[in-house]
Amino acid sequence: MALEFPKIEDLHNAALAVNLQRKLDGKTKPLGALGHLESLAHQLGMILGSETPDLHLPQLLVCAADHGMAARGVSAYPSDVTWQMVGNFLAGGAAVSVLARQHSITQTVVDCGVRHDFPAAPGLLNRKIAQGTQDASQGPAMSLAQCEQAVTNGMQIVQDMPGNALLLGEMGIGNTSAAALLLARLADIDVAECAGAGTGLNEEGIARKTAVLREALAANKEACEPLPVLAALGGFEIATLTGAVLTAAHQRRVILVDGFISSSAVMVASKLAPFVLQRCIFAHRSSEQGHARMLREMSATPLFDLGLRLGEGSGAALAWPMLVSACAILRDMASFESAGVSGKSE
Ligand SMILES: Cc1cc2ncn([C@H]3O[C@H](COP(=O)(O)O)[C@@H](O)[C@H]3O)c2cc1C
Ligand SMILES: O=C(O)c1cccnc1
Repeated sequence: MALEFPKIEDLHNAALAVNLQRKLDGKTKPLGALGHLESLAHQLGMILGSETPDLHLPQLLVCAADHGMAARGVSAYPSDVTWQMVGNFLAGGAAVSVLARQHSITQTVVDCGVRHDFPAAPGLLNRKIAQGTQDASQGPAMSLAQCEQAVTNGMQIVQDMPGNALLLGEMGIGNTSAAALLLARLADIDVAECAGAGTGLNEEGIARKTAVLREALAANKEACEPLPVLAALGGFEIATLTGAVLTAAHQRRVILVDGFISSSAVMVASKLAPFVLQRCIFAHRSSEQGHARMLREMSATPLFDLGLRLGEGSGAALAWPMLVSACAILRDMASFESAGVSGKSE
């Protein structure tokens, strides 16, 4: 049976848009003086359908999986790092775990297809489909059925999650290759513009990676539609995130996107349902070559650029307090009228 996607409506609401802007303009500050924080507050109000938006119980999904193509030397690190880092997330020692804890964000790690089996643990969901994908340079990374299962898993995980905000994170050695392939095929860009250093390849390594990616595109020539492309060139963690994004958008959650890889899941979801992008806030521009191009493909402006190139959801967790602040400004800041402050004289 074909996969059914949740309905994602246009958030368009002219009255709310006008009221939010009027409210922001009436706050005790020179017009527009809070810069991008004002557009962020406006977007949060539109997503949550409120002039007094309030974020609660933020949920970070760290979707993890391995990539068959990693055996071709497309990463500077070995595949074993994927399962070892899952252990690190669960122990609370990874960068994103530290940041999530600092901001009271609930971290859930999802084993979507890691080449290692984990004992049951708090904060770990087992949604393993296989012990990693097949090598995409030889043919499809996943079957369409496996890909649909991964998307369905992501939809189901988000369905009953508490809170009204989803932060996207991932772990999977080789997954900057998968994200680059998705960008190359879905945006029709030369893969040399999409492939970057990932975990730290040098120039020679990037050239080798690019050559392998060209093989993957040639081995999967027939995949053009978003879901078959995701199956052929993506990964279990990216497919699970794609499903998570679709359900989060359907439920009007705020979706806080991290770097190159989590953006690739959003890109796939937006090709399936364009209004997804209305609910997405892009935390940052990763220094991974290809992310700027991917953001452009989605007409997305990120909140900041700190030269991050980690993934895991680290940039999303860093951006979280800015979203909380934007809501607080809209809710709690005095207006010229309420505070008795004089407005602009000319
Ligand atoms: C120790 C370590 C921790 C990480 N945390 C995230 N990534 C990041 O690096 C990987 C993608 O880069 P590539 O495509 O070059 O393999 C992903 O796992 C991503 O989450 C890590 C990578 C390493 C080595
Ligand atoms: O931007 C990212 O998500 C990223 C970049 C490099 C390595 N891992 C992740």
